[in-house]
Amino acid sequence: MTPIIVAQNLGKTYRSGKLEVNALHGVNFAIEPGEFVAIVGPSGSGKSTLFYVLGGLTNATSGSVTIAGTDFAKLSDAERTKMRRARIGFIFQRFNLLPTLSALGNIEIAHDIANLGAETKKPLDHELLAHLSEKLGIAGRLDHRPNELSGGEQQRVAIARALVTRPSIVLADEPTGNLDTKNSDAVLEMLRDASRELNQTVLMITHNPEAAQIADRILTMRDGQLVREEKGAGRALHTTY
Ligand SMILES: Nc1ncnc2c1ncn2[C@@H]1O[C@H](COP(=O)(O)OP(=O)(O)OP(=O)(O)O)[C@@H](O)[C@H]1O
Repeated sequence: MTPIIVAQNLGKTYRSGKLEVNALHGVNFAIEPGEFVAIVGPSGSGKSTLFYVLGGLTNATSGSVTIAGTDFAKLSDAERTKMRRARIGFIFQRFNLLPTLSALGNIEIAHDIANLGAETKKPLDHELLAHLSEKLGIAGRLDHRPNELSGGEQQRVAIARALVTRPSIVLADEPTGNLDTKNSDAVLEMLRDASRELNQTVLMITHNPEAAQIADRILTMRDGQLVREEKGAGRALHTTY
């Protein structure tokens, strides 16, 4: 199978004045379509930086990212934006919901933006939205604005927003960070179903080793490098939360 995401000798250095931080260096991996991969590692090990580089939200300093056979570096900014909109669903640590729109409005606008990058325009899949909202426990909250929702509810709206466009790649940064066990389970199951049933490729960053076990494969980062690769259990283990 041709991998959908390939990182080759990936490096990212942040520079501010004379200070340099090598947030990523020499990172190599390939992810198959439909695979669910968890990335774990201590704070500051480069997980979020990897998320931003893989999503084309920031440029690598060295090496390459190839998404569905296309090297990011060979695309113009406009082409990269188009590819990101059409292919990638983001779940950010800080939700990034628009404050003036309701939860539903936030979901609808994400769908409209994804359509801007798509070859063929698709209507919003109301059936999928109803299913996601029900499973995430936000069905009754869709007409609320973000400031009327709890942090956990905002997180779940952001997850519905990312999944409703059925992106071929889902990048999730700490998607269960603000959730209790019940809601965390629902989110993990949903990501697993996205990968198993809909063949979406899921890359999830998490601090939680038990949550990471839901994945097919777990990559561990330390000091900007991948230091370990292991198989996940395919289910979350909830022994410590
Ligand atoms: N915009 C930035 N400018 C300068 N240094 C940065 C920037 N963003 C991250 N860093 C540094 O790069 C390194 C990797 O940070 P990153 O946020 O990728 O780690 P992380 O593993 O996601 O951490 P956490 O688990 O705490 O979110 C850290 O040393 C961090 O201080």
